Amino acid sequence: MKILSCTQQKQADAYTIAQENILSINLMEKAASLLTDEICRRWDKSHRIIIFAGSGNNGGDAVAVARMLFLKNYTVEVYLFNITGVLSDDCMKNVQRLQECGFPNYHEISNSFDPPQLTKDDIVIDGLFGSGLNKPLSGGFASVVKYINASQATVVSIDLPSGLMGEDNSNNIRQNIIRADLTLSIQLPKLSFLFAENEDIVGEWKVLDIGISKNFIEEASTPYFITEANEIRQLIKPRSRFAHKGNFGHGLLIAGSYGMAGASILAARACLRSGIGLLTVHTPVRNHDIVQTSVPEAMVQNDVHELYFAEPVDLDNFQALAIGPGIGQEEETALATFDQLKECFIPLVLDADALNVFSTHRNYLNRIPKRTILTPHIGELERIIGRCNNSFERLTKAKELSAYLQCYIVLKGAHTVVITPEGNCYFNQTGNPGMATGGSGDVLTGIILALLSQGYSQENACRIAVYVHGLAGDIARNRVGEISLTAGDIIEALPEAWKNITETK
Ligand SMILES: NC(=O)C1=CN([C@@H]2O[C@H](COP(=O)(O)OP(=O)(O)OC[C@H]3O[C@@H](n4cnc5c(N)ncnc54)[C@H](O)[C@@H]3O)[C@@H](O)[C@H]2O)[C@@H](O)CC1
Ligand SMILES: Nc1ncnc2c1ncn2[C@@H]1O[C@H](COP(=O)(O)OP(=O)(O)O)[C@@H](O)[C@H]1O
Ligand SMILES: [K+]
Repeated sequence: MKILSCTQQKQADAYTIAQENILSINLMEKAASLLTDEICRRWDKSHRIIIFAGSGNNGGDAVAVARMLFLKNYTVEVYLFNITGVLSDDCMKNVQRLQECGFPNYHEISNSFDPPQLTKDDIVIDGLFGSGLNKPLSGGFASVVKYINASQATVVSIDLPSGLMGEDNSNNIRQNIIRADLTLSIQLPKLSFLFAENEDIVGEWKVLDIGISKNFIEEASTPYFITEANEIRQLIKPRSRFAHKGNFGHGLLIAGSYGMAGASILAARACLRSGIGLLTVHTPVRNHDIVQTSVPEAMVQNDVHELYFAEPVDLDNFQALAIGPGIGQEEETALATFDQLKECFIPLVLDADALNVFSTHRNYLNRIPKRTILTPHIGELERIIGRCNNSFERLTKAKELSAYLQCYIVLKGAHTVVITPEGNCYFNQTGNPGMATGGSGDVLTGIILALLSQGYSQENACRIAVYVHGLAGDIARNRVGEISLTAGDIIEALPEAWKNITETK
């Protein structure tokens, strides 16, 4: 699914109206009818509905919802803020329609606003500003926002919480943005919904398909996408009936150090559960027995060092390489990692400490082979690129790094994003907070290694792995709950996740 900018959303509305022979007022009516259905499904008539509308089309949507709810016998009050004395055409038409049906509780505010008492049972519909917001809210609007936010009422925002920009909120004023419990987004989600710091502002969000031109959306160019199950399903290659293990590649995992054998075991197990033909784990001498016993399906190759990775490996017999889980931060390990990069002509994943080494050796960044996959969490990324003030800035800088290195970056988090060297960003929707536990990232590295070994392109390996990793996390949550979930549970759920995504739906 694409994510378009607010400007593109406006163009999409205009294109739909012009090309698909639909009047703008009817498009608004469709939006309002879906919004009303959603509200009625969640709240019955015992709740008072207080609607705050602005002078633009977001306000128009809100006023149309007021009429629809009123005609369904809900108790509705409307406060329309018409400070400039100018309403958009469709907003004005909806005010007329509201009055024509004998609506009693309409208040138009041009200067002073006497706010109603809001209680915890009230439902506030926020239709002050939508995609037309052009600067942070201030003055009277900021006061209205603060008053709504201070109330106990449940807040439903139309399209996006008033005051929130669709993409970049770096210069926004957080106190002056509505904090919604539910955001009903028109046609497509907004980029800012996917950022952790906006969780309390956006609340739960849902997209309503009002019938904006599919042609326009298909043609529109955007770097931002949300990956959907059917896309992943189509990327997975079927296995030939005559397949043998040689068809699915031999991967090498350089992982573990003394005291962190677990990371190598988790990554290896996940890798073996994700279709690899053969797996070799390269690990220090002291970890040999534990890896051998814990993952009997894998071959174990000893490093020269007793305790950590200290010497690069000959890669002639491998189709893909992952370095990092649990390798630790010894200087010798860092040097072995850099040497390994020089010799690496096969698809490569760098994770965890194999990324941390670059924070202290930035001049070695240029040694990373093109098309390598880097899998940092926020902390690991910022050790390389420096502290960022917000998610948009972090995403922008990660895109720059990806383009500069010509590498793939899998920036891990609640909505893990796969960033390609061409600048595309694929956000993930699977996964849950139960996965915020040590070792979950090692599992992801193992899955990516398995896919690279099987010949998947870097981009597809990242997108499939991230999706399936989250899906397995969701299955594990159903089994054990978020609190008890461990990285091992994600691995145990991988078979069901792979079955789910490969079975034809
Ligand atoms: N026909 C259409 O175009 C459709 C529009 N829709 C709705 O229309 C919304 C977009 O409508 P508009 O483009 O009218 O934009 P908005 O309703 O978001 O607001 C636009 C008005 O607010 C003013 N404004 C912007 N920032 C401000 C600020 N910081 N302080 C004070 N005033 C400010 C603008 O000058 C303009 O007058 C969408 O979010 C969606 O809810 C939907 O009904 C779908 C159909
Ligand atoms: N709230 C969340 N929702 C979805 N996925 C999450 C959440 N928290 C963590 N994850 C996933 O769990 C993994 C954690 O990886 P990482 O931070 O590298 O852990 P570790 O280093 O302990 O293995 C990432 O893939 C991340 O996307
Ligand atoms: K709004």
